[in-house]
Amino acid sequence: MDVGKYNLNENNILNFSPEEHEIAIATQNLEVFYGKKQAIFNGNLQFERYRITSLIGASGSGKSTYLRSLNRMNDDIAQVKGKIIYRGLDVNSPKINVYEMRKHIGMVFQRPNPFSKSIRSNITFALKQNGIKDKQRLNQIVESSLKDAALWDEVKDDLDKSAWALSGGQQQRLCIARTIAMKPDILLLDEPASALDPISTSKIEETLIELKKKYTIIIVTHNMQQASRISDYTAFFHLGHILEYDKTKHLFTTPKITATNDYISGNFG
Ligand SMILES: Nc1ncnc2c1ncn2[C@@H]1O[C@H](COP(=O)(O)OP(=O)(O)OP(=O)(O)O)[C@@H](O)[C@H]1O
Repeated sequence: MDVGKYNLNENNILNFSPEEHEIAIATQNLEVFYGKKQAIFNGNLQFERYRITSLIGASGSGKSTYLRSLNRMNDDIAQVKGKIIYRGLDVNSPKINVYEMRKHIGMVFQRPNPFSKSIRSNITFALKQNGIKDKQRLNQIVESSLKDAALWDEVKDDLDKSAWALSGGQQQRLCIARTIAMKPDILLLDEPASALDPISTSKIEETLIELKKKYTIIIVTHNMQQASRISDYTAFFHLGHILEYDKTKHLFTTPKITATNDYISGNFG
C-alpha cells in the first residue's frame, strides 16, 4: 500500500491494540467522505479506558475528522461509514439518539467557547435542560465540575460573573468543566490548548492528567511534546490513514515505520 511517498507493504502497521485493559470506545473500518473526497480510510483504533490517547499528524491528515466522528459531529457535513463501538452499541447507527449519546461522549473544542452567561450558568445550563432543578444539587455539580477542571479555587468567589471576563486558559477550563458536568465517560478534545499561552497550556495538561482517573480522554494535538508529556497512547495519522498506533513512549522513541519517524523528527513534507 502506498500512502503518499511511503510504501507500507512490508510493515506491520496498526498491529498494536491495548487489549490488556478495558476498551472504552473503538472504531472499525471507519471511513469519512466530504463529498467525493475521502478524508479517513480504514479507521481502526481501540481506546483504553482511563487513559489519554493523542492523535497526531500533519495538518490535513484527518485527526479532527476522525475525532469529530466519534460523537457524530460530522453528521451534517460528511458521510461516515463503518462502526463506532461504545458499550456494545454502534454509535454510528441511525438508531442512536445522538443527543443522549453526547452526554456520554463529550467534546471540548480548539477555541474556548463559553456561553455569554455567568460562570455558574455555563455549567448549569445543560443540567437544567436535562431536568435537574434542585438548587443544592446544581451547586454541588458546579463545585465538583470546577474542582475537576482545576478552576474552582480561581473562580469560587466569582461564580455569578460573566464567563467572558475569564482569561483564555480559564475559559477553556470552564469549557472542560461544562462538559464534565454532564458526567461523560469519554472526553474528546480538539487541540484544546493551541490558542493558549505556555502557562495555561501546562495547566490544561495537568488538568487532563488528573481527569484521566475518571474519564477516557482522546486528544488531537499538533504539539508533539504535549503528546509525549500527557498521553499513554499515540496514533499517527497521514493522508487519512492511521499508520501507527502504540504506547506513546514506544511511538516516540522506536517508531515502527519511516513515516512516523520522519514526522516526529521533523523531516516530513
Ligand atoms: N468541512 C469540510 N469540507 C470538506 N473537506 C474537509 C472539511 N473538513 C476537513 N476537510 C478535509 O479533510 C481532510 C482532513 O482534514 P482534518 O481537518 O480532519 O485534518 P487535521 O489533521 O485535523 O488537520 P489540522 O491539523 O489542520 O486541523 C483535509 O483534506 C481537509 O481539507
